[in-house]
Amino acid sequence: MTFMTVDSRTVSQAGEDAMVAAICQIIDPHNAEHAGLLLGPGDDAAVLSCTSGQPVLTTDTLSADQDYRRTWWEGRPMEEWPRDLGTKAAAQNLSDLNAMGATPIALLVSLTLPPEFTVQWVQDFYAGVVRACSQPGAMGCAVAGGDLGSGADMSVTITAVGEPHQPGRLLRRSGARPGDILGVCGRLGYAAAGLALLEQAVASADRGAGLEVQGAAAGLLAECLEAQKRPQPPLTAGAAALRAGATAGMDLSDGLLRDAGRLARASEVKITLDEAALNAEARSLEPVAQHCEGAPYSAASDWVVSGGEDFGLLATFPSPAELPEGFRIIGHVAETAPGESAGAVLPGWTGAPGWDSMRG
Ligand SMILES: Nc1ncnc2c1ncn2[C@@H]1O[C@H](COP(=O)(O)OP(=O)(O)OP(=O)(O)O)[C@@H](O)[C@H]1O
Ligand SMILES: Cc1ncc(C[n+]2csc(CCOP(=O)(O)O)c2C)c(N)n1
Ligand SMILES: [Mg+2]
Repeated sequence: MTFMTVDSRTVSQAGEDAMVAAICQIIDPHNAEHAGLLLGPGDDAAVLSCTSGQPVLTTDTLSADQDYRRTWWEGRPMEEWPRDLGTKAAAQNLSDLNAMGATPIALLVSLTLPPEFTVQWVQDFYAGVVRACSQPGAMGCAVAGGDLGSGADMSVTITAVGEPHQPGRLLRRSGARPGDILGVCGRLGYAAAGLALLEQAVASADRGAGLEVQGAAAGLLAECLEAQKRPQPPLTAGAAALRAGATAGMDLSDGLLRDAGRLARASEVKITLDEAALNAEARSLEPVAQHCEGAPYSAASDWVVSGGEDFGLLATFPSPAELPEGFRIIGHVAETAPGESAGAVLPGWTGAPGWDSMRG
């Protein structure tokens, strides 16, 4: 057994070449199992074997105070913050490939780091990336390379490359047809509930102390915190949806109502979300809402309908259809009435539709 020693040099003391070597210590053992990675870190670019000839590409960034706050990990073991960030940065990209019906092959990781960050921080971050690539649905995903830079604020950008599970068949936003049913796989509202808990803890005088909950709600609160800090998208759901004949799909990053509206507009249809189904989902989060001081009684519904970052899979299926395991019905698709615009509605809903990355 080998023991890794803690490397407390700062990244500026270590320098770029030593940093790449430190990163490779973490990712090489993981990459060794990936035959699709013909050439990994060390050259000017990586080389992948892409047998379908149809690479699928996506990219996403995490920024401080937009996507997370350093203070959320105050009082936690030191490695948790970088490890969780690595997992979240990778997961949000893997989720987009899943939503296309693609299997991930490789990630490129670009890090801008303040000079005082330690080598250990970076290694823990990559351990988090590797953790996300060790989940069912992502096990074929290597870490092919990236870029390192220094800057006043930390920022993480990951680019993911995948291949369609079935060459020529992708899960697009544009294929939903009138008469289809709308299904979802993965939790709804948990990440937003976690965000509310974390933001409440930041605002309170005793920071994280309010999160040390005992009793019946403890497990649920812990799940919500995890959903926000280190999400685990259902990465086998895209392939399952395609196998079941899904007509359209996308992942849920900006809130159910906003994202369903995008799918509806791309498909030129009307999607009606099922109030009773979503109320039932909201009820399961009420113990968390009760834990959020000053939260309006409707907070749990807000999380379910418009909370983002759940990274579940939304998909439409011809009716009647047997939904794949893990999916449940939350709405239906219809033609737009004459003069009506395509979009998604939730009858009676007057709250926000979701998150806008340009407005917050
Ligand atoms: N800066 C950009 N230049 C070109 N295309 C972009 C740019 N930003 C977004 N797009 C494209 O717009 C589409 C929607 O982007 P968006 O980031 O909302 O998708 P997403 O990755 O599913 O969302 P999220 O970032 O919430 O995960 C994608 O096809 C994306 O490639
Ligand atoms: C500090 C802090 N404030 C707010 C949020 C919520 N949030 C950030 S990005 C996003 C949607 C996806 O974004 P994008 O489309 O840019 O990928 C949501 C709901 C957070 N996680 N942390
Ligand atoms: Mg997406």
